[in-house]
Amino acid sequence: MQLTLTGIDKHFGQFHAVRHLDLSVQSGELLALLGPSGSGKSTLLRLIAGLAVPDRGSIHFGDRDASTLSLAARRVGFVFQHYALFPHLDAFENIAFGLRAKPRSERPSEADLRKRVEHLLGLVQLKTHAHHLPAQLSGGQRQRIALARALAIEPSVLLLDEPFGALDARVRVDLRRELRRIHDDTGITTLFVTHDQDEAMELADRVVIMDHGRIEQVGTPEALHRDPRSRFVYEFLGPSNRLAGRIHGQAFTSGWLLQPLPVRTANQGPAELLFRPSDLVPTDAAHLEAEVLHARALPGRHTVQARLSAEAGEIEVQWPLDQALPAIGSRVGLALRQYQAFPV
Ligand SMILES: Nc1ncnc2c1ncn2[C@@H]1O[C@H](COP(=O)(O)OP(=O)(O)OP(=O)(O)O)[C@@H](O)[C@H]1O
Repeated sequence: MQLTLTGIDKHFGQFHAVRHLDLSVQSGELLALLGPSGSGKSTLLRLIAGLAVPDRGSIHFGDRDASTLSLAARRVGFVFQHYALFPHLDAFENIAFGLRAKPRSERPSEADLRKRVEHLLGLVQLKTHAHHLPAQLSGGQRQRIALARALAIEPSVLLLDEPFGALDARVRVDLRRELRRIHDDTGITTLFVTHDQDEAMELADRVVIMDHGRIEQVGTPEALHRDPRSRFVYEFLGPSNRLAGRIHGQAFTSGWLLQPLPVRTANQGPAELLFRPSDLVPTDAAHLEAEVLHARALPGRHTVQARLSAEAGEIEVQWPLDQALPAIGSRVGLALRQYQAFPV
């Protein structure tokens, strides 16, 4: 099912929660909505589900205008952060619920229903837990049952609102891989809300980055990393360092630093140079020199905090694992491998 949102606006009183938003989701795509708290992600899902109505604009399911479709006709599967399972029903009956609630003419026979629920229990790898009540399941298992329940009605679109938000980090990672596998098996058009960039980048075909009710950028994880269009996107996608300066001609300058800009820019004047801790390499042929403030060896990662100069402030460096950490107070030379300048 292809989804097309055109010119969507949504206010809550004076508050403009979704602003002139256009978005097209391809059939079978897994799309992540990524953004800080309050950026409008959940509101967007609720508008698609029909749980809220836009002030302006249209939502199309395929070529059908959603405003003409009842909630049931939209056939949307929804999974929320807090597993809304029925506490008095076991896992099997929770999954079966949506099928039993269908009008008589569409309701499957008991034998078909059992077959379908068994299949879904297998899909979420909980066949052995069919007769456990929600209270007898872990948080991760409950979310898998919630996912199976949403899939039971054979939704045209699957909407997931921070489905793993309440789970611990290990379970989150396992479940996101499982969700990707299930998505690849079922091919259902899926929108997934998260404020965790790793989750979005690992899971999604494309990521929609939102801020203040607007889309800042849409792209594949690879394209967003390669070409973030704004400081907001750059900084939202991972740890970053900033250096204040100016764009002058085709270079960024700050004090004695002059970095050529690889992409031609018409923007001249005050700017910031952004670069990631992993974009710095210790070297004698240095672009930058910094004083080491802290150095820590973490599992699989060495980080160094350093000060460029009093005005430029502190930066973080991802130190190569095969090199000894520098001494606190020592001066190190750093080359910048990649960076991007944004006008301010
Ligand atoms: N029913 C409502 N009434 C009033 N304001 C609302 C309502 N629903 C959402 N808002 C406001 O709209 C803004 C966007 O909310 P939304 O839940 O869509 O954000 P979000 O990006 O999903 O955030 P989070 O990651 O915290 O869930 C917030 O400022 C929120 O307070």
